[in-house]
This record gives sequence, C-alpha cells and structure tokens, in this order.
Amino acid sequence: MSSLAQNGGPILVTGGKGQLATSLVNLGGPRIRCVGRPDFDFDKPATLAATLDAIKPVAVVNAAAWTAVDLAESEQDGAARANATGPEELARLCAQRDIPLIHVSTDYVFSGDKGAPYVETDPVSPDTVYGRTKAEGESKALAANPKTIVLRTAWVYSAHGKNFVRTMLNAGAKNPVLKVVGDQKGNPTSSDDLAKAILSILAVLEKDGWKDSFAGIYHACGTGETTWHGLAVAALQDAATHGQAMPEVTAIRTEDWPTPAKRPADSRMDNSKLTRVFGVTMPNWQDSVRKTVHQIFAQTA
Ligand SMILES: NC(=O)C1=CN([C@@H]2O[C@H](COP(=O)(O)OP(=O)(O)OC[C@H]3O[C@@H](n4cnc5c(N)ncnc54)[C@H](OP(=O)(O)O)[C@@H]3O)[C@@H](O)[C@H]2O)C=CC1
Ligand SMILES: Cc1cn([C@H]2C[C@H](O)[C@@H](COP(=O)(O)OP(=O)(O)O[C@H]3O[C@@H](C)C(=O)[C@@H](O)[C@H]3O)O2)c(=O)[nH]c1=O
Repeated sequence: MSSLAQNGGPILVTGGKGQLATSLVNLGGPRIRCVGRPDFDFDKPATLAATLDAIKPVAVVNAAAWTAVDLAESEQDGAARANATGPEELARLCAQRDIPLIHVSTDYVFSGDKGAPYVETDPVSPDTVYGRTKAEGESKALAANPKTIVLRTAWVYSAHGKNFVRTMLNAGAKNPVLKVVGDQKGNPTSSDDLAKAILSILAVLEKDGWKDSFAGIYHACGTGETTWHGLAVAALQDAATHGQAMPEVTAIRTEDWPTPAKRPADSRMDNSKLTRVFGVTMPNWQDSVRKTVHQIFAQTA
C-alpha cells in the first residue's frame, strides 16, 4: 500500500500558473500544493528535492512543461530540461521517497500518420523537438520511478492561460475573417476535465493503494474529434451566443500556415484504457468548449 493511501497529506502539483496546474488548484481542494518558478524550476535541479522535502507530498502531479512548440525547435536544450531530464530527476526523487508520480504528456509524441486513433501501445514517432522531448520525458519518468502514471492529453484549453480557444476568441473579436488549418485532426481537451480525471485517478490510488498494474501510459483527451478549424468555429459560435460577432472562418491547408514545427496531421487518441483501469470517462469536447467559453464571458462580464 502506498503512502498515498496511508494518509491524507498534500498533493504536490508543479506548473505554477499554467493551465492544468490552475485547474487542479481550482478543483482539487486544500490538499493541492502548487509550485512554480522560481521555487520549482527544472533549470535549477536543486529546487526539486528542496520542494519535495519542504512539502512532503503523498503524490506528485507534474504539470510543468515547455509548451512553446515552435520555440522548442530553436531552444532544444531548454525544452529538453523542462520536458525530459527535469521530469526524469523529479521521478527519481519521487522513487527515493516512494511517492507516485502522475506525469502529463502529449499527442505530439505521435507523427500523425496512423490514420486511426492512437492507443498506448503504438510506438512514439515525434516530428518536433517538443514531441521528442516529451516522449523522452515519458520513458525517463517511467524508468526512474516504478510508481509513474503518464497521462497523454491533447489540444488543452481553458478559461485562463495561453491556449488556442482564447487566441481564436481574441482574434475573432478583432478580425472579420480568420484562416485556420482544417487538415489537422485531434481531440480538444478542457484543462478542467483533465484536472478532474487526475483527481479521480488520485482518488483510486487513495482508496485502493498503489498497484503495480497502474504504472504506465494512459490517453486522456476530450471525447470526439475535430480539426483546429472545427475547434475555432465551435468556440466562435459559442462566443456568438454571448453577443460576440461571428467572423468568417476559412479552412486552410497546413502548408498555407507555415510554422517552424511540423504538427501531426492526425493525432487522435483512444481513451479506453483510462476508462477500463480507472473508470474515468472524458467529456465530449463540444460540451466542454461551450462551458469554457461561458466561463470566459463570465470573467469579463
Ligand atoms: N497546452 C496544451 O495544449 C497541451 C499540453 N500538454 C501537456 O500538459 C501539461 C500541462 O500543460 P499546460 O498546463 O497547458 O501548460 P502551460 O504552458 O499552461 O503551463 C506550463 C507551466 O510549466 C512551467 N514551466 C515551463 N518550463 C519550466 C521549467 N523549466 N521548470 C519549471 N516549470 C516550468 C511554466 O512556468 P512559467 O509560467 O514560469 O513559464 C508554466 O507554469 C504539460 O505537460 C504539457 O506538455 C499536452 C497536450 C496539450
Ligand atoms: C493561431 C492560429 C493557428 N493556426 C494553426 C497553427 C497550428 O497548425 C494549429 C494549432 O496552433 P497552435 O500553435 O495554437 O497550437 P499548438 O501550440 O500546436 O498546440 C499544441 O500545444 C502543445 C503544447 C500540445 O501538446 C498539443 O497537444 C497542442 O495543443 O493551428 C491557424 O491555422 N490559424 C491561426 O490563426
């Protein structure tokens, strides 16, 4: 039985004011202890052990990462520290203390040429520095701590922080026409939904104690699929119900929106292992976009 089941101690969340960390703080109650830079910084490895020793958590959720996909192409060392070697060290320190680690990863570990939703046993095939460093982080964390759960998610948005939905609402408020790629498919995921899934997993660990069969990779993204164009249209249509003018949203091809990092054409993922092992079902992406847009307008009202 793990220390998680033995006491109701703190749950350490890394990632400061990031999207997922904020959702976990908002939804997780008083046991969540969230840390960010400069107190917890993968670029300053001594801050990792110091944080664990100060907080003495019963479980750790690593929601800190280098998420600037294009910038990672030219800043490989920083991306590798935040996404690969930093999480490896965090996992090693958790193992020393017998603490379960939930480490969050991404659909961009896949190249996107499978033509069907990816399952956890599919080999990784990243085409970007971000995806490659995240894939390394997954395997390093799993190797360094036998009590590691890797949760791969995708296209995360929320009412706070930097994300595609907020970018589209801002752009749509200023421009009569938007151009958005319509040939990249994926599963938009609300950071609140992901936080709830993580809290449900933690509740299972709390109730049942750690089981070796829990270790490994799980996919956890919004149910249903769309393109970036579909996501933009859905968010802007929801914004229109709050009185924002609906722009024209033109679907373009990937080559018409050149970027330093080559995004996957189809990074859809299958969540069934998450449901089978932990009983967690992820909500439909359109329902969650509607809720998030509502939250955004409620904040600005
Ligand atoms: N956003 C998305 O669309 C997706 C995200 N994910 C994964 O989900 C997880 C959470 O992402 P999300 O909440 O959106 O990310 P955000 O970009 O919103 O937040 C990331 C946080 O990580 C912190 N951070 C960055 N570099 C370091 C570092 N070297 N040391 C310590 N902290 C650092 C940032 O700190 P600071 O504010 O100081 O920069 C920020 O607080 C990540 O693992 C990400 O890879 C997976 C799929 C999609
Ligand atoms: C802003 C914008 C983007 N795009 C395109 C570019 C790109 O192909 C796609 C998505 O754009 P972004 O750069 O906002 O999203 P991106 O940073 O690629 O998002 C990714 O972030 C990381 C952290 C992940 O882990 C992924 O799951 C995914 O969410 O939309 C347009 O076509 N029009 C636009 O106006």
